[in-house]
Amino acid sequence: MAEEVSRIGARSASRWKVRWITRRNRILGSPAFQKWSSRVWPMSMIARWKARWAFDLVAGFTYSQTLLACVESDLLALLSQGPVVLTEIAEHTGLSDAAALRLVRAAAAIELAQEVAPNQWMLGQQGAALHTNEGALAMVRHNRVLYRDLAEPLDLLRADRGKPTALSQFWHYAAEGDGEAASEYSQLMAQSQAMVCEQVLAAYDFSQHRSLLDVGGGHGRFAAGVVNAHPGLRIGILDLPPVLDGTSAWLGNQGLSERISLHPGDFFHSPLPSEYDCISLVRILHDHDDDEAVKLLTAIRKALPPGGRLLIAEPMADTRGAKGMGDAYFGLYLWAMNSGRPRSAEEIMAMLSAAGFSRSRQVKTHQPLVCSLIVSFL
Ligand SMILES: CC(C)=CCC/C(C)=C/CC/C(C)=C/C=C/C(C)=C/C=C/C=C(C)/C=C/C=C(C)/C=C/C=C(C)/C=C/CC(C)(C)O
Ligand SMILES: C[S@@+](CC[C@H](N)C(=O)[O-])C[C@H]1O[C@@H](n2cnc3c(N)ncnc32)[C@H](O)[C@@H]1O
Repeated sequence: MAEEVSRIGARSASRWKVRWITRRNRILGSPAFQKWSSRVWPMSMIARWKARWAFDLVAGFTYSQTLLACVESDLLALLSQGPVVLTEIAEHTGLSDAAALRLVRAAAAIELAQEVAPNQWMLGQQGAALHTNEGALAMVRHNRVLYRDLAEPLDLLRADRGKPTALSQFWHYAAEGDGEAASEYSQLMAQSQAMVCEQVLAAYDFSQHRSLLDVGGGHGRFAAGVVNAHPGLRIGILDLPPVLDGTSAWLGNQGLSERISLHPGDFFHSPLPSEYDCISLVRILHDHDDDEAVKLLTAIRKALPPGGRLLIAEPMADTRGAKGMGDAYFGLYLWAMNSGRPRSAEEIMAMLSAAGFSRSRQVKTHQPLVCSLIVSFL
């Protein structure tokens, strides 16, 4: 952590900027200005939008928990068969009629459900998009571990980093080699991998390579996605031995054992295989503090042959249109996990340069909220 803080450079903001922001904030905080602007068009439109956003910040947890209740009770699946009536909802969710009505109305208010006629319920627009997204649904369930730690956010931030948290225990058991825990977390990662893989495949042409090593490749969903799209590519996965036990079983079920090689190992303590001309790090770098991250990038640079490339795919901080995803969601998630931080593309590219890569560039993805992509050259 110390290295993260020591990397922050200090530069004075210009005096006009500080003066302007001070004045702006004084105006925005003034009850008289808020009252005036809410009555005068077009300020009233901005005022309503800002007020709604402020309310969402205050109430966000109730929205998340409404979603969790819809997912856990299988309400979204029921609504997808709709229209359904309240008694069906109550029966399906195991709730009383009154509780089921409270839940479905809450869901309708945040577009998870929709009342299409009196007492006729279907999926709403957000419900429709989420209901088919297995990865997002897995994360909705998993977030309860994070929310346990965030129930007292200042306690979490004040505690020494390294003190066990619900989330750090979840990851720790897996990393320590407990096969069952490794399997639980690898499955969570596997469930949410499809949306990441789709983004990377759409953004990057793997056919320019002969081989790909997916470092920290977990249960192999990314490797399988790439090999299915590019059958000529020779593919390997490197991960911890207990994780690769699950990978081997899954690849066997998919008939992919012959096409994907497994390299059991610890990427911090054993040299990486050097027979691949492309290496990928998918949702790996942000898990590690700065010194470790540079160490891993350096090890990869050494393993790549001349002309080799490194791909880094993960959600990044400072993403336009999705800033909350970076420093708010993943910032606190990785704090609770006791390791790593979300980094902006610029910060990652600076690290790549420190690790000896000659140049890097960001490649656009369709949904940067799911992942951004950096390609780095030796
Ligand atoms: C037809 C009509 C009415 C209008 C058309 C308007 C229109 C164009 C609508 C768009 C419809 C559309 C295509 C919607 C698409 C929606 C999508 C793609 C939604 C995707 C949502 C994705 C979500 C919510 C993803 C959430 C992911 C999370 C929370 C991931 C968490 C990951 C974690 C915690 C990873 C941990 C790993 C670690 C430890 C950090 O390494
Ligand atoms: C967040 S998961 C990402 C998995 C996969 N790339 C994905 O996106 O679904 C991190 C992966 O890195 C692996 N990992 C963590 N530390 C490792 C280490 N020291 N050596 C090798 N693999 C490691 C974990 O076992 C896990 O599979």
